[in-house]
Amino acid sequence: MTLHVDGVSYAYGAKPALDGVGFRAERGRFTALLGPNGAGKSTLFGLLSGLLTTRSGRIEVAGHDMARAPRAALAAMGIVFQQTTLDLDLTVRQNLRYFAALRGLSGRAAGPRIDAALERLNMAERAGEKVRALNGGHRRRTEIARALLHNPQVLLLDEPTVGLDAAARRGITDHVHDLARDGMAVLWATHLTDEVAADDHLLVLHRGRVLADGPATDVTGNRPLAETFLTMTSTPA
Ligand SMILES: Nc1ncnc2c1ncn2[C@@H]1O[C@H](COP(=O)(O)OP(=O)(O)OP(=O)(O)O)[C@@H](O)[C@H]1O
Repeated sequence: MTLHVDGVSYAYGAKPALDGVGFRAERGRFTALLGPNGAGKSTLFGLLSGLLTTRSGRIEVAGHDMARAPRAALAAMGIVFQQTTLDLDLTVRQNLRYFAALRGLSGRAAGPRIDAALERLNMAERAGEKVRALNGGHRRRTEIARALLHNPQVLLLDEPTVGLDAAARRGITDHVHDLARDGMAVLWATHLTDEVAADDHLLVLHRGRVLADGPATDVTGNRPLAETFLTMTSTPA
């Protein structure tokens, strides 16, 4: 079960933001979508999450066409946006409970799912704490746990480590790699080359186009990724 994107284009008025973007994010794989500022990552996430729509191209999630069956497509996805959307005055558990209700999960069904999701992100001990009292890394973990509640097959994360220190960044990156190892299709947008592991699948997006698509080691050859990325994105697309 995967995310398929084919020939997707999008423009803000006359200004193109995505130009014929196509790729696959497969089950059990961590797919890193690496692009500098303005590459089109947020626009792509807007289309994948149904906030934006386009007539050019096709997005399919776990076999459901985003244009024809958006509810089924969205139900198969967990999404972590760049900006946090937690209620700071609720506890971790209350935030998850609220979201579970929005997703149509009854209290009885939600409880075990919440416990499992918090456990998975090493957040079980903090379930009763107010989000306001958590550091940035733990807030992010809470958001990722929340995105897993409805057992999605595809997990999308838009620059989820923005504003975190190095240790928290590493923790979150490692946790999400584990989720991919456990069988999820993960699409992780970033502009930071050190978040990409050698065995990740790598997409390089620049000026709305996919410039590279393959195992990270194939894309970089023997060179450091940071160097490859700078070379690719410093020349006009
Ligand atoms: N609402 C908008 N109206 C007009 N142009 C926009 C709008 N949102 C984004 N753009 C433009 O579309 C292009 C892609 O932007 P997008 O935000 O998708 O890139 P990004 O890779 O997410 O960048 P960042 O890392 O800075 O968020 C950029 O040239 C940007 O200026």
